[in-house]
This record gives sequence, C-alpha cells and structure tokens, in this order.
Amino acid sequence: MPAISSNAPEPSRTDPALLRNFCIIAHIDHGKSTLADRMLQLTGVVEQRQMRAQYLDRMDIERERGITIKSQAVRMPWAAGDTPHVLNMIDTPGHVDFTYEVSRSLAACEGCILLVDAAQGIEAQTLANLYLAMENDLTIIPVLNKIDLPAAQPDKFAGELAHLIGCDPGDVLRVSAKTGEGVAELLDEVVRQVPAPVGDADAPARAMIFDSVYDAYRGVVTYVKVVDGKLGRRERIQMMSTGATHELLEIGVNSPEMTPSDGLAVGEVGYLITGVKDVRQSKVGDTVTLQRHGATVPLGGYKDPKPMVFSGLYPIDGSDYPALRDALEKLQLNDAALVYEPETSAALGFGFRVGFLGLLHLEVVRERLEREFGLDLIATAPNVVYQVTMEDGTEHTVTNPSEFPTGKIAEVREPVVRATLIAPSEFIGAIMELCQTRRGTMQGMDYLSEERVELRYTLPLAEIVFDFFDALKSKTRGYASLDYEPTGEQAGALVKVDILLHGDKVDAFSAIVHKDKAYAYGVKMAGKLRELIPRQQFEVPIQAAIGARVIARETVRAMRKDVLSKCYGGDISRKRKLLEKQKEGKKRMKMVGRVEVPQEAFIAALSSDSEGGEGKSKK
Ligand SMILES: Nc1nc2c(ncn2[C@@H]2O[C@H](COP(=O)(O)OP(=O)(O)OP(=O)(O)O)[C@@H](O)[C@H]2O)c(=O)[nH]1
Repeated sequence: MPAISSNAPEPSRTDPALLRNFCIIAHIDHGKSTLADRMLQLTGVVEQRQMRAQYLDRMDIERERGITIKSQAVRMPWAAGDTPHVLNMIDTPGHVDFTYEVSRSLAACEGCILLVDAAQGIEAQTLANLYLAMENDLTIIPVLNKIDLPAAQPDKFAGELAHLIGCDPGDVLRVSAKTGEGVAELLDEVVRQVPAPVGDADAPARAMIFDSVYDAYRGVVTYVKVVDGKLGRRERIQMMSTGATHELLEIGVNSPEMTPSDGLAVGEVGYLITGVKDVRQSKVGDTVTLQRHGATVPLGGYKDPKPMVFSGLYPIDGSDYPALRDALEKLQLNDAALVYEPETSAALGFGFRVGFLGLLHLEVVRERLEREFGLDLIATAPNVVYQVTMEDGTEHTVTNPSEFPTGKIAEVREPVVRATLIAPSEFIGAIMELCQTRRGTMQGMDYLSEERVELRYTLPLAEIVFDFFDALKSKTRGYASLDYEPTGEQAGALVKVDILLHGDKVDAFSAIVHKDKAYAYGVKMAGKLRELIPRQQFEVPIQAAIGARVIARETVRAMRKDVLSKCYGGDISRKRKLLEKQKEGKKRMKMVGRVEVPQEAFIAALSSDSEGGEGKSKK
C-alpha cells in the first residue's frame, strides 16, 4: 500500500487544482457500489463500524434489489504522495432505465473509472456507458474488478478492454472491490490521471444542477457543481431558467452525510438547501447564479428524460384516489422523469396515466407508492407511445390504447430503439432468431474477441421493453447482455384490439399490437376473462375485435342463481332478507354494460403475465 493517511487534512476550499471529480461507470453487477464502499472506507469518511454494504444505496428498494437507482455524490479526502487532495466520487446506476441519471452525473465529472468484471468481460452497458463518457470528454481509467475470483481472466479481459479504448493492456488496472486489493493504487491513479476542474474563480457564479432530491424535513436538496465563481451561505441565488430567487439557507458537501460549509468554489460538488418544497423549482440541468452580479449566459443543460412506457395506475379502493394523487405529487418531487395525468376508466374508475422510463422504473414507482404511501394499486398493461396520422392529416399522440382514434388512419408510428447485444459467438443464431421474431432489423456485427460478439439491431421499443430480456437470457443461458437507446420512430402495421363483454368495450383491456400478433393477444385475453368472470343470469360473450371484426370469442354460460328457490311457502320477510343479502354481494361488483364483473377479475387479468418480467430481472 502506498503512503496514505486516510484522514488527511482538507485543503483550502478554493484550490481547484487539488480537486478531482470522477464517477464509476460499469455494467450492472460489475461491482460499482462495492468499489465505492471500499473507497469510503479507505479514505476514512465512513468508519469501520458504521460500514454496511452498498453504503450509498439509501432507498430500501435499492438495498433489497441490490441495484442503484439514484446517483450519489460523496466527497473524500485522499493524500496522493504527500499532497492532500479532495475527491468527489459520484456513484451511478447501471440499469438501462436509469441511463439519464448516468449522463447527468458524467457532466459533473472530469474523469471516470470504467469498471469491468474480470470474470465476465465487456458487456452491453460497459459499451453504452463508455460512449457516454467519451461524449462528455472524460478521462477514462480502465479497471478490471473481482480479480480475487477463481474464474477471473484478467489478462484476457485487459486485452479486450485495451483494444476497446485504445490503450496498452498494461495500463488496465486490476482491483478487487471485495478484498480492497489495488483500490488505494486506483485512487492514486485518479489523482494522477483525472484533470482538475477548470473554471474562472473571479467570474460571476455559475453552478450546474445535476440532481434534485426531495427531503420531507428539509425541502428540496439540490446537488450542484460550481463551474465559475463561488456560492456562499445566506446569499440569494437565482435559477437562470425561471429567474426565481431563493436564499441559500444551507450549503455544504456530502461526506458521506450532509456536512454544512461556508460555501462552494470553482470545481466543487455539493448541495444547496433553500427551503423550496417543489423539485420543479430546482430543475436538473438548470444553472444557478447569484441574484447580485449574476451571470448572464447559462451553462449548457441536459435533455429532459422522456417517458417511454405508459401505464394506468388505479387505486383498488376508489376512495384512495386523492391519496394516490398526493403520493404521485410527492414522488414527482424526487423523480423528474415521472409524468402523470388523471384518467378515468369505465372498468377501474378514477386513476392516472403515468409515464415511465421503462418497466423497472414502473415497478420501482409502484412499489414506492405501495410501500411509502400505503396504497393498494392496480396497474394496467404497459404500452409505448404511438403517433397516429389520419387521412385528413390530423395527428394524434396515443399514450392510452383506449384513446386510439377511430376513422380513416393513414399511418401509425411506434418508437424504435438501437439495441446492442453482446454474447458468446455460439449464441449468434439464437439471438438473430429472437430479434427476427421481434421485428428487428440487423445493423451490424463485430467480434470483440475470438469468442465474443457484439450484434446491433434496430427493434420496435414495444417488442423489447416487456419480456425481451427474459427471452434473451433463456435463449443464451444467461450469457447475453443488452443495452438500447431510442432512435426515433417508424411506421408499423399496428392495430387496436378491443375486448368486449356482452358487446361493451372494456377500456382497460384495449391494446395496440402488431397485426400479426393481434390474434394471439385476443385469444389470450378472452380465455383469461372467461375463467375469471363468474356466471351471470344470461349468457355473456367475450369477444376480441379489431374495429368491427371479431377475431376471438369465448362465452361465459348463463346461470340463474335463484336465491329464493329453497324458500317455499309465503314467508315474505324471509324472502326479503335473502334478496337484501344478494344485493349486498353485488356492491363489490363493477357493471360493464349489463355484466357484473368482480373487481378482482380485472386485477387478476391485468396483473399476471400481461406485465413483462424484464424489470424484475437484472441486466
Ligand atoms: N468476488 C468478488 N465479488 C465482488 C467484487 N466486487 C463486487 N462483488 C460482488 O458483485 C455483486 C455486485 O456488486 P455491486 O457492487 O452491487 O454491483 P453494482 O455494479 O454496483 O450494481 P448496480 O448498483 O446494480 O449497478 C455483489 O454481490 C458484490 O458482492 C469483487 O471484487 N470480488
């Protein structure tokens, strides 16, 4: 171990030459959070006895699932040689749904550690994150992790990594985040290789907001990187996009808990608290300046994350609707990517149409609503956004299949993604076959090494977002990895399939599907509903239809439940009692046209396999 002192004195806040802002990027499970843990320990910011695994993953869901959802920034002292430096490390999520969090974090850094599992090699998100880092002009330090594993092949993968980023295999560092081997040397390399931030200390203050979090006690906590000038406690700051001004009640750094300070200077990463309660007033990507002698030109911002998948969220108990609205409002404070608007469904009552970045995001939001706000929810089958052009030239954006326009449609367009798949070459055939059945178009193929290939496809988002990942894993025995990014939209032969109960449309079950798959969808839904809907006093046809054309049909046979059949004689009060009781039971039913459907039937039909499993698994 080199000569280091874990509790090196902090240098003056104003010397950017001693600052290093870096992040760790990697494919999921390659060990980012574990490496971050070791760094926290080695630099002494977290004491041994307070240490717990995945220290920075603060949300329960993150810890239980072992994934990182929110980025975290931590300040650590590190003495490389004899000079005390300050490192700002930003831990980032790895799942494709949260890529926008990664790109925000990267913009606050000058360098990054590209971490690769020494037993796995380069995976799809390794590439995706590397490209993001290159776009941000970051210095890249290639590192192999898990060298303690018996299955590790560091020489082989050092070659692969060196080939990818164009360096010497000898420059690829080797560490074990588990045992701590090589981590101190890695921190020294961060100091040596990552450039110090540059900025004009005398210019008007400009700080970039890269994250904004809602804290129930303190209001909005805004994370910034100061690019020029400085921000100080008690000063009045101004948000450049809105012109709104606020007093800085507190300013400080995370080390790893919030530590107030007098101010933040050029290159420093820290937090601001203004007492504002709404995260939207502290928008990620905005530039913060001072009200007096403020800057006039804002820094370049970020693109707003765009919701890719929509689903209806309905409270199981209709009286929870106001509680759901409040909960969504609160969650949105913390999650800029969440969008929602009220909607009503004949089958499910009052609820919201909510936009998500992907299925994992949907699951996380739903779980947080249920857990943190005590709500019982039903989510309708998720769908992507369609653009419909009518023959008369009018355009419709469809986020809810039941709003698919009727009339003469000229074209329906759906979002497409560019997907990168990496797998051992023996699975090329299986992957091609899968992509073919998912309406994919091959764009290219490259060998990363003798036995590993990278395949590139464009695929409709609707085909990839639900169960593609599970199918890919099962066809490749878990060896393939996948990453994708939106690339626009394309026209497709898409139709709306409606489900009708006794001739009435059930809006919650409408779906937009490719015409080749419409029949299978119709048969599946009709079959499922036949099992779930109890017999009525008349025969109930269940039909799946495209427009007026029925493509599948099932029937729930009639049954007359005559509660009076055993009641002989003329005791009128007893008869009345029985009829009253029957009425009670009916209250829990929803009426769809003339058909009584128990709420449970809707829930069961929507919540089983109509939701894909991709989000449940990790990439
Ligand atoms: N043997 C060994 N296991 C490791 C090492 N580093 C991490 N792991 C294990 O690898 C798994 C994934 O590590 P994480 O640190 O959670 O991975 P991550 O990249 O942060 O994952 P996300 O936060 O979900 O993106 C955990 O089970 C770790 O214990 C290592 O150096 N050696």
